[in-house]
Amino acid sequence: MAEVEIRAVSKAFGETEAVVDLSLTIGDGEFVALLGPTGTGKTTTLRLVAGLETPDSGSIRISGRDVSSDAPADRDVAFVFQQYSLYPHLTVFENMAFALRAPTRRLPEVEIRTKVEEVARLLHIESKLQSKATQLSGGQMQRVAIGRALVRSPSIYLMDEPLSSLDAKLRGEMRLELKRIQSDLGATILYVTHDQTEAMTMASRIGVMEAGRLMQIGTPREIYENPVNAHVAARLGQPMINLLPANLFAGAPSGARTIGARTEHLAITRNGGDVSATVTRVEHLGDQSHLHLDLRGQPVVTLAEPEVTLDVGDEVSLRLNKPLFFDAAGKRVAA
Ligand SMILES: Nc1ncnc2c1ncn2[C@@H]1O[C@H](COP(=O)(O)OP(=O)(O)OP(=O)(O)O)[C@@H](O)[C@H]1O
Repeated sequence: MAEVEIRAVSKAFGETEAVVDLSLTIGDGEFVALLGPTGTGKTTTLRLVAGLETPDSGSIRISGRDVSSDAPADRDVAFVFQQYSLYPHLTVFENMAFALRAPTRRLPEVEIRTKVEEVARLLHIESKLQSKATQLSGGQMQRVAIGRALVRSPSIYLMDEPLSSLDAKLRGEMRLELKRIQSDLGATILYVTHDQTEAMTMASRIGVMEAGRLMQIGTPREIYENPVNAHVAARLGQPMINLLPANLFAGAPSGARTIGARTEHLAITRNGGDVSATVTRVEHLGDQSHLHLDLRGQPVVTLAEPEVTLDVGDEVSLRLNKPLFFDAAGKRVAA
């Protein structure tokens, strides 16, 4: 494993600036997730590190060595794609061993077998080694795809939404397993997702991207509690942060145009708050409920206790508790 450094890298496709002046260092053994909406340059960043794209400017270093002009095969990276591109006519064993059979490697067969079996155990697919790839379920196929990368012990694993084609239950299981494996192996991972739960639960640091730029990088907690702007604030948190005109409540600092209010920033009472709102919907989700409110024409969504007794049409009263503030450009304003 190794440190990977992306230095001031930019990449445009014609008029589209896919990645703009991006700098990011992924420490040895670190799990960094790039989070952002579609089309913000996450995949392009991975492809630049892998050598599948060439930067217009800037450089990429792996273990201190400038690899910017190296071919993908010479960079010692392993890529796991969203779609598990397995060889259907080969067995699971052969699919995983494939990466180790490159002519330049010349690994003895016994070593290949040991490595494949070890990784298969890690991924709980050891009983499937002799099955054809086509005989597997989606979850098993994705494990094989991840296994193919893991057998190689590269400097860095580049993973592009590897769990997005799995159903919710499998995704939850694989999230835990991937994190366990990463910790056990001390693997360095750069991981692309637009699933905030994946980023929050697996990453040591999250990089939030927007329109080709890295807006902020920090621990999940830093990004959640201390977002630099409204874009970043809206990336984490379920339900999404409520962005409300600052003049709806008294006491906003000067320069603030928008209040960012998450559930924990909103106290809801029957009366006695600062501003009244009307309940427009109560969504019962089992372990929790989403309370939808109309606050002088502004929609507000917040979490409520599952046993909430409020009904559509009820009047409630809101009070803010240390919310976030943003200026006209969406930049954070100190409270
Ligand atoms: N080969 C290409 N040719 C032209 N435009 C491209 C190419 N690859 C990416 N782009 C454009 O660059 C921008 C960034 O794309 P990229 O795939 O990196 O985004 P992303 O954040 O990974 O999105 P998603 O979450 O949908 O995968 C997009 O506007 C995309 O259309």
